[in-house]
Amino acid sequence: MADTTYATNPTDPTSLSALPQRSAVRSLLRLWPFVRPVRARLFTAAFVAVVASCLSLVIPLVLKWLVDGPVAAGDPGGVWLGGGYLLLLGLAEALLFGLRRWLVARPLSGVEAAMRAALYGRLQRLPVAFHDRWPSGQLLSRGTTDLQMLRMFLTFPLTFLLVNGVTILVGGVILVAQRWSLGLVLLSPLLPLLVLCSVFEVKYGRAARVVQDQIGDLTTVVEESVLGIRIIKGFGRHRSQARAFKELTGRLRASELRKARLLAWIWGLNTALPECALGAALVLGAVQVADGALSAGTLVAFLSTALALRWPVESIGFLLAMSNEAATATDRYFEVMDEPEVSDAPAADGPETSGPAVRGAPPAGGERPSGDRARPAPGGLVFSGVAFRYPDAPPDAPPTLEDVTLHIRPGETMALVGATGSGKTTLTALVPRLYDPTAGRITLDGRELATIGRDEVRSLVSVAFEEPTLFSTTAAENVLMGAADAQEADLRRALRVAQADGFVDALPQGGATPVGEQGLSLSGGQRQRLALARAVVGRPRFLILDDPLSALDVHTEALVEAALRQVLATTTALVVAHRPSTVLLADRVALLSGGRITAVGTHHELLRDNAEYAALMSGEEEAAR
Ligand SMILES: Nc1ncnc2c1ncn2[C@@H]1O[C@H](COP(=O)(O)OP(=O)(O)OP(=O)(O)O)[C@@H](O)[C@H]1O
Repeated sequence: MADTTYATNPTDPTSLSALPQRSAVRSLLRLWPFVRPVRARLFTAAFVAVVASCLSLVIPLVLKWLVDGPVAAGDPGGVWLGGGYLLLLGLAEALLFGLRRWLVARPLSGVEAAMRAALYGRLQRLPVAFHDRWPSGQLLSRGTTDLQMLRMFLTFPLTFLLVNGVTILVGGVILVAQRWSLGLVLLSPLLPLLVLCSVFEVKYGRAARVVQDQIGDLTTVVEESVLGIRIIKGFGRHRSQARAFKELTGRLRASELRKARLLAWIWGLNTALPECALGAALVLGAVQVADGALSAGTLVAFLSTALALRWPVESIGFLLAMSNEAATATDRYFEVMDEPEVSDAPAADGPETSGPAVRGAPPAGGERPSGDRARPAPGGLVFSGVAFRYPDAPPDAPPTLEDVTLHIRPGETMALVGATGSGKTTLTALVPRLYDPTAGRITLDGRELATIGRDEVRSLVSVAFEEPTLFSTTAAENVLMGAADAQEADLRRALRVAQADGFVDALPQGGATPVGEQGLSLSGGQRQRLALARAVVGRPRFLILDDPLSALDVHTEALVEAALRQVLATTTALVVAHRPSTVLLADRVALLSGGRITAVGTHHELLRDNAEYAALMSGEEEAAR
């Protein structure tokens, strides 16, 4: 096995080159709908912070009064009074900054929670095709680190860019008013700094995007490694896996260092240039005091004001950096939020629908077999001229399904047989509308599938996939997920049908036993039986089973089959089957070959008349004999 290497997929929807570059301000303005409900608090907090910061500029004026007045006159009472004023000003500043924190802390964590809930809701509604395309780590990092960055931005940089701006402006006016020549010397670095900051913003924005995408890739790798730990250990791949992981973290580190270098560069300039100007003003001021052209108090006040402006100027670099990271996080968040979601409502005018049925997307076309609309569709499950192509399939690849026409009569069980990769799972995924056909139509008891809302479709159709996915909750809750209103009696019946009652009752807390992440504390066969129970718990009108017995031992398979026969007798079912024992559950068999249904008949008819079918079944047949 070759060493695993991780690289950002060039067709990855999140890759940087595929994305339009927006200005940071335009990106951040998109947060307004989430911030709007807390705007009053946010504006009040910003106002309080501006007042607090401006208070700090009053301190040098008190100092000037103190030096030129009581200190010069040798008045101890005046000095104590001045000290008292300074103390009060300092206290007021601290209290106001504290009040600001208190005002924003709760509402902003609410904004973060609302954005997270909106993202989660959107992820639930987005079509399966979206999840096929997007790596899970990229979604996870958007819901965690990106949202944390946004909360940080709303808490600090958003307010302090304003506060610092106002403070620099007011401080600048005070400086110029005190001594315009010294003021101009001190403010001279402002213009070059503004230019440097705008260059920095562009460069840092790009670097931040790379880092945040790499964090997404890293999250994907960590998630895969944790979920696939058995394979990694089983194949002794932990060393090569660790090497590949190290390579990825190395790349992330290099990108982080680039960010740090940019930050150091702007921080250095933001500190050095004002310090040089301050030094020049100090020398100039001292000369003027020596010449008697300037009072010592004015120079002290001037220098204290300049020192009070030091932090607002120095911090602009990292506030801009945080704002850029927040703008990137906003872009990444809205890349998901802007994806067209699946409409749960029935289509107004029937299908001819596109790949994943998406709100606002035009139909991708596809011919409906002529005359279909005029003729009332028969009962059961009917595929008429159905074609399907995965949205991310290469344009020159043939469609996965082409002109599939098949009628499963009401109450009938149809087995679907075909070589691996022939499109069986794809065909079954069309019935619960995980994807919509690119052409043709599907009807359920005469009703066109695309005209039935997704919620209703999912109450009519139940599915058990080949890969039995369970959730980290109890065994019973995993089964009850199959029907909204199922009772204890339904649960018992479903467990019995799936031959799962025995092992579930034997669990330490019976059905109330947690099954672990993805149900991994259970065996493959146990998971499959719970998934089967979940499919049948709601007594669905239509049942879709994708090779539901593949992980069972021969004895359990026979028991599950016997119970399934009873369920299948009351539903219309499509069962993907790889072996004769499963095929024999069905009334008839359809053979899927090259994306088309090439033969339909009973198992024995097809065995006799169809060489491909006979070949597919032969290995198992011999084993069974
Ligand atoms: N999400 C997807 N995006 C693009 N192509 C896909 C996707 N899922 C499946 N395919 C392709 O569609 C084809 C049919 O796959 P499908 O899973 O339906 O086959 P199958 O008959 O169920 O196979 P098996 O018997 O091995 O389970 C395969 O060529 C597969 O590579």
